[in-house]
Amino acid sequence: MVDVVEDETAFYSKAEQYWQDVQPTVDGMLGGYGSISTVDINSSKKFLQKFLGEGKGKTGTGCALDCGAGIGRITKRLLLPLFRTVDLVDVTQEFLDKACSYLGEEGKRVGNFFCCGLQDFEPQPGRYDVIWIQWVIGHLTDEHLVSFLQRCRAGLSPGGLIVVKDNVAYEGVVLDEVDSSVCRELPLVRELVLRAGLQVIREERQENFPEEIYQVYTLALR
Ligand SMILES: C[S@@+](CC[C@H](N)C(=O)[O-])C[C@H]1O[C@@H](n2cnc3c(N)ncnc32)[C@H](O)[C@@H]1O
Repeated sequence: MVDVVEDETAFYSKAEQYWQDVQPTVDGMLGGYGSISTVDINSSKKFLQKFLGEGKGKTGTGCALDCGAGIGRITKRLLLPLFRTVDLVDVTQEFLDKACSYLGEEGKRVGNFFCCGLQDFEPQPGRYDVIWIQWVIGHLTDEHLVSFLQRCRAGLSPGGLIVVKDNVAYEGVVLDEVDSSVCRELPLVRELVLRAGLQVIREERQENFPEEIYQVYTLALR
């Protein structure tokens, strides 16, 4: 990764610029693959429900955080139906503005809209049952990803869970010059998770996505 991102400041500012020019729609969030949203959400729901409930080792349903939330695609169809309150964080203000109307009536249960880069964001300690991080880790450098995951760990309530769902490279680290992101191989993602003091407690490969896109993995961390 060190070799791939040469200028950290430019890496972040180019990404911000890229997202400012993207339409605030589901298709925009998914790079033109809006049609995979339902398959994605349904698999995520199955994955997450394995952990939710009451009792020892179970994850509560009080408050969730959607990281790199965009217009709230995941908040609307996955998190608001399962959690009492959801907070959103994203670096693009226009997407968060759109979320207010996109989420509709249920959006009244959003606690906070935070406009902030994840590299600078500090989740409130102990607040969250679930911290969902999807299709955004590639916008963070290795060091920032590790420190962000550490802050997320501190943001969990007892029994809380972090979920990372993202593209995975077949080998090494692949730079995308267009949106200024990286795609990491799975062993590297696991290594960064461990460096953050977290463990992978479940890992699944997403099925039924188009063949031409990256493989996508969902990792539950504690
Ligand atoms: C591919 S979209 C995914 C949106 C959402 N997670 C979803 O799956 O529908 C990436 C999102 O990450 C946001 N983003 C990019 N860089 C970021 C950063 N450094 N910190 C926080 N959000 C960022 C973009 O504004 C955009 O909303």
